[in-house]
Amino acid sequence: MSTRAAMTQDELKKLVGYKSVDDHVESGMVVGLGTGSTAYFAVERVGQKLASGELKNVICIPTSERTREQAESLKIPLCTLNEKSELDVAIDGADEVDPALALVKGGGGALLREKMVEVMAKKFVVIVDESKLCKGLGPGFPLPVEITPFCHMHTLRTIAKLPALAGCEAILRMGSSSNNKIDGDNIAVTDNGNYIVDLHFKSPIKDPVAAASQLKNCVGVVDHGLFVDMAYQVIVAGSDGIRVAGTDGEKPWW
Ligand SMILES: O=C(CO)[C@H](O)[C@H](O)COP(=O)(O)O
Repeated sequence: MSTRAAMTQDELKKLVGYKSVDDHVESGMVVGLGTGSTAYFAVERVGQKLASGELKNVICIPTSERTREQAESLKIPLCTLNEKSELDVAIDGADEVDPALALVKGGGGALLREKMVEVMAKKFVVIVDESKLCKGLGPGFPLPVEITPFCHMHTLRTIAKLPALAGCEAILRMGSSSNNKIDGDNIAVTDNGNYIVDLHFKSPIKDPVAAASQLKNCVGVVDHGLFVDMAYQVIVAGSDGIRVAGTDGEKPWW
């Protein structure tokens, strides 16, 4: 019989957040800092290690205004992709992870900056608790799509008709359902001044690569929350402890 008390979801998030930094961040690195309640702990750990002197000369690129504020409060040196385009590592959470390590991201509305930063990292390390693991992307968490405010309802309808997204229900994100800012009509507004459409699926997206490509080709879409072929490693915390999938880790087991 296990004597270990069950950990809360926050404790699991802290475990993977801290491990990602302990395993992957070294002095002198350029580091992408993700957004969300799991990435929060990775940012906290970077701040702790810089303050104690265990890490030196680390410069970080935040993926949202929220993360920038947290990092600044911890005195973490920051820059943008304008100053440094090559990152040693980026660390972020995810909303869903499938066995091919494809992700749904953007629950917090930061998907555009996350993708811009994370695609430039030599290693993109994903940190999740086991509730995020899924057999197929889609039904467990709505897929966010960032769109321009101009004629947003037209873009929403166009997205809902894309063949690779057949059967989805497209819902414009309102202010109360995210951490984003809110405009006069109560619509959620991203850090980039755009809107978000959340795509709700009853069954898994059959071909995430086709879905990603069709979304990207849709005029009015800025970017989407499908992160395919980007994760180097996924660090998972669950009732059995921490397991690592991907490069330098196990084959995905879920
Ligand atoms: O993509 C994201 C924000 O845009 C987050 O990484 C994702 O929503 C997971 O967040 P959390 O760790 O709070 O569950």
